[in-house]
Amino acid sequence: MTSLTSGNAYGGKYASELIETAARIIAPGKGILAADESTGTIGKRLSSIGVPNEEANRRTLRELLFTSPGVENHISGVILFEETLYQSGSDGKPFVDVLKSKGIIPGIKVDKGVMPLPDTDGETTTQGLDDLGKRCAKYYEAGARFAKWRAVLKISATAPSPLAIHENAYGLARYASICQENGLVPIVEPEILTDGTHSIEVCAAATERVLAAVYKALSDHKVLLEGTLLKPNMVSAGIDAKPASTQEIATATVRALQRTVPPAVAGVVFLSGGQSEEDASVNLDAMNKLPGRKPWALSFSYGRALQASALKAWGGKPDSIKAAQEAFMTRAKANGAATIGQYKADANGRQLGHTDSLHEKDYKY
Ligand SMILES: O=P(O)(O)OC[C@H]1O[C@](O)(COP(=O)(O)O)[C@@H](O)[C@@H]1O
Repeated sequence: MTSLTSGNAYGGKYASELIETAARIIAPGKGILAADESTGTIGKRLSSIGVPNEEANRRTLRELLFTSPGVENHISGVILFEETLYQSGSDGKPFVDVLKSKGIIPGIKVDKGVMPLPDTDGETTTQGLDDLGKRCAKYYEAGARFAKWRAVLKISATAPSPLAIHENAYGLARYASICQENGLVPIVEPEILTDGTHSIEVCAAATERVLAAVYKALSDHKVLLEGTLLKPNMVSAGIDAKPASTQEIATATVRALQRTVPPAVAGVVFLSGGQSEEDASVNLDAMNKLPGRKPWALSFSYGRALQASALKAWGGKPDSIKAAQEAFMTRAKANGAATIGQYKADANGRQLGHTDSLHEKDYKY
């Protein structure tokens, strides 16, 4: 029988392990907590609750999330920032061990932020390829088993331009190839920002063009798709346009994936992209309820939509850690249910999560 790893794809020493890791991450009922905010981004989150951006506070926030009772029932993987990968909790136990002891897979953000592409309408490319192989080997050694690289695209009269699409697709593909050579499952994240007044149809067309380019590039780089995850935006209207309905978002998003993402890809783990906590759960749930061909798992890799209520409930106060953990678990449970199309509002039809938008203008870094 032909092995899964033959053909045009990476078939090196980590091939089977990559496939197994990806399958564990997309286990039904579970998804990813994106806790990989870079120091600047976490600083914005902390300042929103009046807490200084100091290592001790970053650690307390991450520790409360990772040690929430029952977290392993809904979270299969956590993306860490480098500082957190090598950090220990207040009891001296390394965070990597805390996660592994619960059966949660540690992951690592490996990109180094974005740089402008000259002579474009504010478009960008992502940096970090130069020493990536060495860093991936080091992160594998430290216990990471998957990685994340975020490419940022935008919609305007001229964007996403062919240059930005090409540059970001090949950057993602090169990153994915280097990760696989070093045993890390690459999360491929081509995020199209929601800024703008565009319609959902315009976003659908842009998303399809970007994803098609990404999968061409991944094929050119011989990436083993079974050992990858895609982290896309949901297809929606621009933040300053009339909002699309849940049904429209679910239908347009699944259609864009059907048209561009090969069935070999292990799973799709959406970013929340500034949606409210409730919208992020409801939209994911609607996609999983949608009839039709969906050969990949549809799950989540949320940052803001898993942490916003928890952050508010914590407010930097030691006495509020339990309340923060409960708030986090409410979202984790809701999104876990949404991965199998079983998210329900409460018995009175009330929505359970915050409905405030978490949008930040021009969310690059
Ligand atoms: O700007 P940073 O610090 O890289 O953070 C980007 C964030 O965006 C994400 O890719 C997606 O987060 P959201 O779900 O909040 O959109 C996270 O993994 C990451 O923390």
